[in-house]
Amino acid sequence: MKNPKDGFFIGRIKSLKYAFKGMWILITTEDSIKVQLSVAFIAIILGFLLDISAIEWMLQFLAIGLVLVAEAANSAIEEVADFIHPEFHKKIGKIKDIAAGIPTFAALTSLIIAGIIYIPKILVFF
Ligand SMILES: Nc1ncnc2c1ncn2[C@@H]1O[C@H](COP(=O)(O)OP(=O)(O)OP(=O)(O)O)[C@@H](O)[C@H]1O
Repeated sequence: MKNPKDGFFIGRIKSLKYAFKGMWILITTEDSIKVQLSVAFIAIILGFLLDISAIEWMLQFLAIGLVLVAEAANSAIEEVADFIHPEFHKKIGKIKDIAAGIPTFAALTSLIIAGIIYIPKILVFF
């Protein structure tokens, strides 16, 4: 929560501190983020091995960022849902299902990007 005594710069620096704290929480506690980071690591290794172009690197990093952002949004929504209603409720189930759709859209988009980048490069070996 904002402290009205903080000036603009102190306020911005504090927000940045909380944002990095959020990233740290996601990386250390969320299994889905850990899985996606591992996939991103493999994609980066593959990028070096198959010598992808600058444009392909940019698209790959955009795809990685998109999936991580989507997973983070999903985790935040799940946290709020569990906090406001920890017990079973049809509406919470629907909210969580919709939230799960966010990273699924991102993952499918990333899969298409990965396919366009890597399938032609892999087919060369056959
Ligand atoms: N409180 C609840 N009430 C009704 N249905 C729920 C509730 N909690 C979870 N569900 C149902 O179970 C599914 C999985 O929920 P959960 O919170 O385990 O998400 P998850 O995607 O498995 O979690 P994570 O992202 O941490 O792996 C939801 O999409 C929803 O359909």
